[in-house]
Amino acid sequence: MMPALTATRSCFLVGNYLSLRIFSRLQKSVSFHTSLPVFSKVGHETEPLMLTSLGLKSETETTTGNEKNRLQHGVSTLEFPKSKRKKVGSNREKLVAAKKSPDIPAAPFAAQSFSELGLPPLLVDRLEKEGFKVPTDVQAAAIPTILKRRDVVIQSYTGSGKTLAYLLPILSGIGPLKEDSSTFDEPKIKSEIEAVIVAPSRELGMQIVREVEKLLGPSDKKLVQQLVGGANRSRQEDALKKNKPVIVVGTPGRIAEISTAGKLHTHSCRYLVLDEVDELLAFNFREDMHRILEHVGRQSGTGQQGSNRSQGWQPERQTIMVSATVPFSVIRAARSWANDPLLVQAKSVATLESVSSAGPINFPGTTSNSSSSSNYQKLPAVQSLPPNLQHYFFVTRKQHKVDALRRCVHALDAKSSIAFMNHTKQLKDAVYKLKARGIKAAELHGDLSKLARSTILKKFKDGEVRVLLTNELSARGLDVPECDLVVNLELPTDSVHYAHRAGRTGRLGRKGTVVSICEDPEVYVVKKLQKQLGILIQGCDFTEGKLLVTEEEKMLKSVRQ
Ligand SMILES: Nc1ncnc2c1ncn2[C@@H]1O[C@H](COP(=O)(O)OP(=O)(O)OP(=O)(O)O)[C@@H](O)[C@H]1O
Repeated sequence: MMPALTATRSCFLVGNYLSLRIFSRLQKSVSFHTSLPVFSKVGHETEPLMLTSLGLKSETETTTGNEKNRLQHGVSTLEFPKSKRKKVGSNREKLVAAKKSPDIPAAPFAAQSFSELGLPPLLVDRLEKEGFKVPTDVQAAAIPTILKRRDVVIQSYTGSGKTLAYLLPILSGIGPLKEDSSTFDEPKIKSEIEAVIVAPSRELGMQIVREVEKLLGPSDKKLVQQLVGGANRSRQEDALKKNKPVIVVGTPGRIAEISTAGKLHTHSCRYLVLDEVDELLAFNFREDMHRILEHVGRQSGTGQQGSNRSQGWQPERQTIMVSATVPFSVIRAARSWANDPLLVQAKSVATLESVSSAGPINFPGTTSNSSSSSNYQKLPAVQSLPPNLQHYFFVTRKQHKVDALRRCVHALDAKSSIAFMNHTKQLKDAVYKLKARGIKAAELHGDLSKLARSTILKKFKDGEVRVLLTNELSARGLDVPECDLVVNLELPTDSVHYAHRAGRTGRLGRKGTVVSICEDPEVYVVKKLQKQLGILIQGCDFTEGKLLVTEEEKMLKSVRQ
């Protein structure tokens, strides 16, 4: 049973701006070609708004927060703050008691009930049956806002419940659970899709489908159709024809492909969700996303530019953009694709304009031109990482990394671990070595078939696989609540990738540990990540089956010997 922690009831002054939805403004806002630069090469234009630049707590403040977390982990305050480290002798090494606790110490639950948020009784009943009794903070903020038919950018840390934050208001408006479900036959006759949900990976797409199916129940689960790549396309097209779903969830390529073939009718679609929107802005999705944005929620479907734009765009389409990380490119995309969008976070709802009033913005690493960014001002503090994570790094030689992973899993007595690597070949070798040492390990990466991927994922979720070795494929969205350890066996490329990888553990307020296993010359990268993310990443060692916080100098000395 989930303990519902009571949080301060937030009051959101979200006016009804529907009357302000001026059609001409919409035409301007959706003019795709003027906004093409939002698609960017990975790691180039999509570089993040660095969290520190978004007003994240200073190092001192963060340390205070970590202090609290550490106490929960039984770690002495002697180890902090950083400035005091040198004064402490070798006896300062403290045992990290990685107690396994079934409780959820920092569950981000809001004070409201789901019914208070304006959801229809049928849907609230269904939620109760599925064990969802209290909304999380981000759900409490997002649901009423979306119900007011506002376009939104939802930003909240990984594992805070963003999926239901957008699914619930959508299911309030369409399908058998909606407010006035007696009119539900309508879409079946029209054979029109009413909601399109786009996700960057098959796994995430399928996970969202399962979430919708769960809410719809067994008799109506065919009202959601997955359109992910790697699966049989003609079977998906047949299912669209036969089942007449109201919601489709898929990857950009497959949705665009079936839409181009004229087998997907989305012109009067009411909702377009872009989950992991910053990833969807990557250059490789550009063409497919272009097609989706041009067609979903568009009345006239001739696909011509220019004249159609003036008559074809539906002001009713709601655009919902979601991610734990919101780089500048997402803000720009939201301004182009959505209609007067609001930024929804765990305890706040604000217009993008009002967000722009606190001082000049600084976006380190972005290549946005100065004219567009000069209008921007500082966003409020943004947290992408769950609050209850402990971050460590361990230095070793390359050839000892897999063994360090094994020792780490044992030291923390981790039941369910995800280890990230950047290259598939090394990943396979690592699985082989772990299995040889008696650890139930499996690999998950893009070279595997869709069936193999879902089989492995199922085994991992069922606890049959203890260590899942994977690459960036699994960094986003993957929800395995039991995952108690994330290991970077190879370091992520930047702080955004670190945040999404780390976010596979510590979900919905649970405790979690993140360990980066690196080589001596990579320690500066860890330091950089620590600074950019505003977190503390402590050096550690695995001795006598325990994780010990250790002095960095000592650790480096032992590696260099
Ligand atoms: N109100 C709730 N009560 C109980 N559990 C919930 C509630 N809302 C969501 N959950 C559960 O919390 C977990 C995390 O939710 P979800 O995957 O939506 O997080 P997220 O914010 O989208 O994370 P990510 O950024 O990693 O995609 C899921 O297992 C989900 O079923």
